[in-house]
Amino acid sequence: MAIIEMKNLWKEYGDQVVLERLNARVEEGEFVTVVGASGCGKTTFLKLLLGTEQPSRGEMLLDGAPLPAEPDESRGIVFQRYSVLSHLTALQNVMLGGELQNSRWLGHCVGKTRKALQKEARAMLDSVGLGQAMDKYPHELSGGMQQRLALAQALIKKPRILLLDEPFGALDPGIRADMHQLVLSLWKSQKLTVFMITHDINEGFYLGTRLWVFDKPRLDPQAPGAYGARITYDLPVGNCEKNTLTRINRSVGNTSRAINDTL
Ligand SMILES: Nc1ncnc2c1ncn2[C@@H]1O[C@H](COP(=O)(O)OP(=O)(O)OP(=O)(O)O)[C@@H](O)[C@H]1O
Repeated sequence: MAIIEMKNLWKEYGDQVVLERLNARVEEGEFVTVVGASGCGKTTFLKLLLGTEQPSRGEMLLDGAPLPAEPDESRGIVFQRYSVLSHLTALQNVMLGGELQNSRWLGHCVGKTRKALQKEARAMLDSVGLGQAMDKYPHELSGGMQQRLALAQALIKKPRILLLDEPFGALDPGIRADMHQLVLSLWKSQKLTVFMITHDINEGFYLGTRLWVFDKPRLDPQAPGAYGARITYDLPVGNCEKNTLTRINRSVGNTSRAINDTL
């Protein structure tokens, strides 16, 4: 059974259709990278997967049942920035999810529960390469280290699905390459199913096992919100013809320009 399945999924905000007629099945363990014109609904799609937004029509299924209407520990998310809390140390940031889960009213744990949580958080920080920076605050960490911390925070609750919204967009190329290796190794070791948005189609091809292009096949300049984006390409990576990349770049570029012209 597919871990995620979309059946005729639509998302509208008032008169604006953002996503329309999405149909796809994703098996456990796939790494889906998502590219598309700016503003065409990629983050909205991740929010539907996370459960902070609900479909306007159609279904989003998790293990064949409607996806829970609120975020839970089955899905973890990392944004491009601001995923971590500035007033907590790296260790406290990673422990936070567990503390809130175990002690909803107090907001922090004590005794054995706290010790166990601390041990788990330390191991998670070690696994993302932050073993030496546990007591530092986010502003004392580099951009790459902050994203490592955000990954540790997202993974501490052992999600089956990891959602990444341009997590490396703000990083320098060298640091990005390190982060690619980290994400690939976490994906394999933790047997994750990953959905990752990127603006960089080469990154999408390099990291993913499957690449989705979100694009608007129909665009009315007089009514920019009339039509939504669809999955216009669904490519098993490593198995597509030579000119596909050029074609995707061209069509996404055209949509970007058209969306910007209508703003
Ligand atoms: N809560 C909301 N209420 C109303 N409109 C929204 C809301 N969230 C997103 N939108 C609109 O939905 C459209 C898609 O936004 P979204 O952030 O999903 O695009 P995106 O593809 O992720 O863009 P980018 O690549 O620039 O991050 C935009 O026109 C945006 O203004």
